[in-house]
Amino acid sequence: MTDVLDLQDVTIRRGATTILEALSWRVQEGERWVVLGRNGAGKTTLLQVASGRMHPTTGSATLLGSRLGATDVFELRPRIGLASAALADRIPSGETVRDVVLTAAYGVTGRWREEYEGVDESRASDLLAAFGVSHLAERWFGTLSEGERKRVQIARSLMSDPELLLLDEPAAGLDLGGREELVGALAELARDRRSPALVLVTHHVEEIPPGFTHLLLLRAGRVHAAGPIDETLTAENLSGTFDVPLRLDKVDGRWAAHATGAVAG
Ligand SMILES: Nc1ncnc2c1ncn2[C@@H]1O[C@H](COP(=O)(O)OP(=O)(O)OP(=O)(O)O)[C@@H](O)[C@H]1O
Repeated sequence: MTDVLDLQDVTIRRGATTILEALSWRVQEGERWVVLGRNGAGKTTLLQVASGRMHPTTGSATLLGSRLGATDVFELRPRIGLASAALADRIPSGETVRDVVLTAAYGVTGRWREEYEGVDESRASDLLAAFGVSHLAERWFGTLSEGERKRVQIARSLMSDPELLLLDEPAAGLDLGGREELVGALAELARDRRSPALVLVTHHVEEIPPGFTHLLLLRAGRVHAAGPIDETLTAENLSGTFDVPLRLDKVDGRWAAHATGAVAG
């Protein structure tokens, strides 16, 4: 299998702060990774490196076979999908949902002079349908609910047919029904062999969709544990990552965690 992402000894420093430290991580074609870690552990920073938006201070980052620093990131970026709250904030609220997805074919927001081809139009329609938001195609992005926005963002991040898709907390801010719909859509994406390699950053094991294969636990900018999810997602590893004694359960392919010291009632 081919490496989609290969980080070797990556350290990111900003002033006196070390955000990521000697981090090594490989993602291969077909893998579906979950990244978990406390607030401030470095998850978003890791996605910045993995998407070619941040260069390591030291160490090497090879994305889709091209080493950062020795490649044109503007050619690389369209091959890596990224959906994050920060990117969503840049989408003009007066843009139609169809155009939000369509413009991703050119890595821009705001429809302006681009000539779209029929093939792009039909791909955008297919993606809107796949994420259950076809009926919103002509609505302004700014008028959508949080759950609808998240699904449109993921559709957008798939528009350029990326080889790697990075999702930064896609379920944040969703109610229970919205979260479950999103988890279902991501489980379907994970199952589809045509899907790109996936990396999902989340805060909650309850949000891990069935079909995700690997787990990276990040603690204070370092890898606490990484590997196949069934071996790596243990109560001990999770407790060590979050510094809380946790009990972990798995029911019907889904995980749940709670503190062992919690008192009911
Ligand atoms: N430019 C910077 N200068 C100094 N510190 C920074 C800078 N950017 C990020 N940090 C710090 O690095 C740490 C990791 O940030 P990051 O956003 O990657 O964490 P995270 O795991 O995504 O957190 P959260 O779960 O809260 O979203 C945080 O403590 C943050 O304050």
